[in-house]
Amino acid sequence: MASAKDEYLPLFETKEAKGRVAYRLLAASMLLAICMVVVFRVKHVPTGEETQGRWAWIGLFLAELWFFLSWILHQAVRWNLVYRYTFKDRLSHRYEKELPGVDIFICTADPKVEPPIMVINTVLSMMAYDYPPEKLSVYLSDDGGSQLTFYAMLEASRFSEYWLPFCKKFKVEPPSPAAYFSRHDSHDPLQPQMANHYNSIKKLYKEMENRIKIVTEVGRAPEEIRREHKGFLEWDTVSSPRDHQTILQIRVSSKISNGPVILTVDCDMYSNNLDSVRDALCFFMDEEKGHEIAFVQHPQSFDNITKNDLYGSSFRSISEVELHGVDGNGGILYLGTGCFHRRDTLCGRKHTKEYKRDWKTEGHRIAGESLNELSETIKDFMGMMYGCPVEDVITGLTINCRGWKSVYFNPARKAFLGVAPITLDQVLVQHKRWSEGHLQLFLSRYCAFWQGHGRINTGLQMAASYYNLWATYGPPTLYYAVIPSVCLLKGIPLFPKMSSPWLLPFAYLIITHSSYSLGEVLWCGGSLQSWWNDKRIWIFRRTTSYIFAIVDTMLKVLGFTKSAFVITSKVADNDVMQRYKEEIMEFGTDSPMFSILTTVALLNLFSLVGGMKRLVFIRPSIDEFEAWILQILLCAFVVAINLPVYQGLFFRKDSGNIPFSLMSRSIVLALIATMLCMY
Ligand SMILES: O=c1ccn([C@@H]2O[C@H](COP(=O)(O)OP(=O)(O)O[C@H]3O[C@H](CO)[C@@H](O)[C@H](O)[C@H]3O)[C@@H](O)[C@H]2O)c(=O)[nH]1
Repeated sequence: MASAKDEYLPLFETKEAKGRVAYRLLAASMLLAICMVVVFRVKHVPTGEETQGRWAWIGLFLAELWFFLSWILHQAVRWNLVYRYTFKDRLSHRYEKELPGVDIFICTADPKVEPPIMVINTVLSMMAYDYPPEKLSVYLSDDGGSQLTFYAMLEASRFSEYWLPFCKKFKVEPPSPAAYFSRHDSHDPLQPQMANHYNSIKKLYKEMENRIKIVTEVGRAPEEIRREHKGFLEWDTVSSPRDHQTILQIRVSSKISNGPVILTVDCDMYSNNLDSVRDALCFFMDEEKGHEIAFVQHPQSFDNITKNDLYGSSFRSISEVELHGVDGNGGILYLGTGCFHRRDTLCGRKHTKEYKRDWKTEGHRIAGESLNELSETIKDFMGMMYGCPVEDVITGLTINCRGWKSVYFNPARKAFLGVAPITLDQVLVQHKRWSEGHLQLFLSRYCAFWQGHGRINTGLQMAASYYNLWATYGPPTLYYAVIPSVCLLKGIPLFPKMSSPWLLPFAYLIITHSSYSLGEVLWCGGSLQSWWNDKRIWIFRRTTSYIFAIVDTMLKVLGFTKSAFVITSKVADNDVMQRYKEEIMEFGTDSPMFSILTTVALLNLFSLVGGMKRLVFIRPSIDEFEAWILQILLCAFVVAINLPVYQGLFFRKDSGNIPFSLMSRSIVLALIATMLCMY
């Protein structure tokens, strides 16, 4: 029985980050510098004959205005960082006997890019949570309706009889067999009584892995297994993976649960922390604040990030800083995976002051709620809001707008680890999908400013919109990467002279922004190189993914296309994987996105050469020299960022280089642009 004192101890606590005053002072000083840049642009618009220069100037000013607007929205994700801590011992002490049922939904869609062996590792890891097994149900939703995945699940259910007791007995972490065996081999200091079990379980796992790989290669389960399990008969009537009846197969538990808590995870995100379910319950079951919390979102973390995070896939600043700032506004974005939900909220329930769940007595029912009320709620079923590439974000925002709070929980030991994209093309396509989905959300009635008006606080509206508008930062970035360089060739200066006091706000913004972001990356455990890689990939995403996201959104609005979900591949061939490990950028295909990258890179290279020629051969006056220096530095920065592109174009012989067709096309395009500027 809980003591009276216990009742008053919270199950979680929230702490505000230190250094907020320092950050706010820095932000205020940057705002001042931004205002000075705006004044400079307005006061110095080129007048007279030079109309080309005037338009370039105005364009640059508009681009800067858009950056400043995004900077203002951005403050909502850094202004008030909060960190969450749970007290699982208090939870066990008070609720061990009344812990609620938890349903875990894992989704998969295509066994070619999401191998069944990976999927079942995720399933097995989820089954191993430190939680009463009769209260934990794991469901796999396979949109691809693959019998190969079904076969792998049968294998997994057999293997689980050995794996789960092993995990429970030795508190195995991570509880994904593949991840566990790849991190520990028999040379590791294992607990003495574990050594025997370890070897036999590993052998069983390897045998199962082998069988699944063979079946995946052959494309069909062995006949004796098909005869043994009537479930396979379902596939006899399937016409295609995209068009099939619902196939429902119950496995270990033999009944369908209806747990009040739901965890949604992607099929590549294995559980890395045995305590995550209990952590989440500390939020939902806290007597004081729990009844207003709808979902608990974990960061998306990955176990295949390279040493210097070649493609910036760890989203270090977003996970370790920004999302804590979003949480400081009373809500968090639902990211689709690694998120625990209160089932009611996914079913469309609005939050009311009276809502209180009595976890101790009512199991799946709400205190004071009649059966009729319950069925009304169910009629209003909302579930996931499909039809947009970021259905998860829309769903989360809508839940927040129904009066619920949501929290971001980022424990030191990450709760889930997934597979980050392995090639540049995948990175850009994934980001296009996200930014396109966010833009569609912003343009729809679910927009945070529209839907959230009077329902969520302004900070949360700004934070959500900051991400929703990602795609719109593309055109100004492309403009900044191209026009100043082109103007360098044409002899049109666009920045203040070195000796002008107007240079100060520009220099201040560049220096503070860069040092702050570098400091943050280092503080979050990154390296100088990973900071540079991160800068590069953001520029690549902005100049390609975002531009395509805008174009596709426009085509969709005009009714020419429909959104398609391109699944991120979780596999790659050996060469590609080896290059990824060595942090060599992977091009390899002739994609339209790469056309933009290579043309911009070459144009800047030509402009830098042209600009240097101007300084060295034409011997300008000191006045002219001063006028060019910032523009040349900008051009040099773009060239430095693009070094892997030049390597891919001219110096690499491997199959991950830039294909000849793409190289020739971009050289021709960049040369034409250069000629047009010079003559
Ligand atoms: O028609 C589909 C397409 C995808 N998926 C699954 O959705 C998950 C995410 O797909 P993935 O290609 O891995 O996309 P990511 O970009 O890695 O996913 C992130 O972004 C998505 C929104 O764009 C969210 O839904 C995901 O939860 C989030 O992890 C995977 O488990 C897929 O199997 C389906 O179940 N059905």
